[in-house]
Order: sequence, then structure tokens, then C-alpha cells
Amino acid sequence: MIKGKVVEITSMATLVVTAVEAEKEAVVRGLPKNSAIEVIVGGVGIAQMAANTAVALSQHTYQAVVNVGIAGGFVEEAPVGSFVVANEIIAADLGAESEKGFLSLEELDLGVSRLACDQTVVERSVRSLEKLRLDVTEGAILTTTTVTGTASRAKLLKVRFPTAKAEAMEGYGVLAAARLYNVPAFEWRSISNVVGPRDREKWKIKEALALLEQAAPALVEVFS
Ligand SMILES: O=C(O)c1cccc(C(=O)CC[C@H]2O[C@@H](n3cnc4c(=O)[nH]cnc43)[C@H](O)[C@@H]2O)c1
Repeated sequence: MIKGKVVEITSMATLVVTAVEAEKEAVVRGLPKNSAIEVIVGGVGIAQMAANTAVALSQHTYQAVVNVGIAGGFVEEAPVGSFVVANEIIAADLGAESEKGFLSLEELDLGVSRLACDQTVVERSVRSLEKLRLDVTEGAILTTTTVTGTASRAKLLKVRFPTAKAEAMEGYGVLAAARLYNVPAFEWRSISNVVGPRDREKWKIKEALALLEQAAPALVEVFS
């Protein structure tokens, strides 16, 4: 629950939302029985994730919502096989192109495209995940509408968002829904691939799903 600017973790349930069934199954496999963690599938991409998270938040009171899944890691920031906890969730391509480059919603005075996550909870998350022997880092996680597939796009995103550690497709959707219900939002990602030239053969999805299972007990420690 958010009390002023402080996030207070209570015994209320926590909602975990994944993009696909395989991610949900990995998290559920790693959770102890009877935990206060509810896991649902929200769909791939911002729109489906926002809609389905909002429906879930409208039906039950949760103390927090966590988007959990696989992601791409930026070179020299988050290697394949590591884990990232978002300290900021950023809608990286929600805005306008111009001769001067990309203009964010803030620069267009059209709304909020990025928000910091509660730092106390972020730090507790990192510590808890480290105890589970995960190679964890914290940083910004970008939400994009398209999976980056070239070195030039990866470089452009890294220059535009220098604190970015990873790229995925749903975090901002969870954030948008959570803001409607005044619920703190978080994003935890295991790194399945490098953000850059598309090379499907190099994606380590099975290994990244196994990391989600390994990380799941930390959800109980941090959010219970
Ligand atoms: O391009 C392909 O052949 C391909 C094969 C398997 C999966 C995909 C995806 O587009 C997965 C998108 C899905 O996974 C998350 N994700 C994982 N890595 C990234 C990334 O580098 N950039 C963005 N999203 C990523 C994402 O959150 C989706 O849920 C493609």
C-alpha cells in the first residue's frame, strides 16, 4: 500500500503478472504453496498487459503488482543469464519522432512515460534475489512496442536512456494499470537475449524461464 510517498508492505496479497503462460508456470513452480502471491497471465505488449492488469486490480485489493518475465539485456549492462530489478519503468517509444529526435510524453506535455519504483522495495528485492544466488542488477527497464532487432536501434536506445539495463514489452502497461488503482508497481526480469541484431538461435528462453523459477521465493520474502 502507498502511504504518502512510502510503500508499506503488508500481509495483503501481491499480484504477479506475466506476458505468457510459460512465464507464469515458471513462477508458480518456484513459489511455496499457500503464498500470498497471485500469478496471472496479462498478454504480450503494453495494451493487453494494461487491460488485463486493470481488470485484476478492479476485482481484488492488492498491496503491489509485479511484472515478471524474460527480457533482453543491453550489452555491458545485463548479460544473458542475469536478472534485472527495475528501479525505473520507461515507455521507450511512446512519444513523437522529430527532426531533433524522439520527444517523450513529458516533452510533448501529454503525460507520464516513466516512473521510478519504490527504492526501498527495489533494494530489498535485489538483496533477496542475491541470496538465491542470482546475478542481479538494478536499473531502468525499457518497455518497447517492438523487440529491438538491430545494433543501431540498440545503440539509439542506450544513448537515449543511459540507465537502461534491459528491454521488454509490458512493464509500462502494468505501471499504467497500477496507477489507476494507486498500487505500487515493480518489474523483475530474467535475461534471455542480448538487445541488438535479431538472432533467434541465441535466445536462451528455457534458461531464462528457469531463472524465474529460481527467483520466485524472493517474491514471498519481499512482498509478504
Ligand atoms: O523474434 C523471434 O523469433 C522471437 C522468438 C521468441 C520470442 C520473441 C519475442 O518477441 C518475445 C517477446 C516477449 O518476451 C519479452 N522479451 C524478451 N526479450 C525481449 C527483448 O529483447 N525485447 C523486448 N521484449 C523481450 C517481451 O516482454 C515479450 O513478452 C521473438
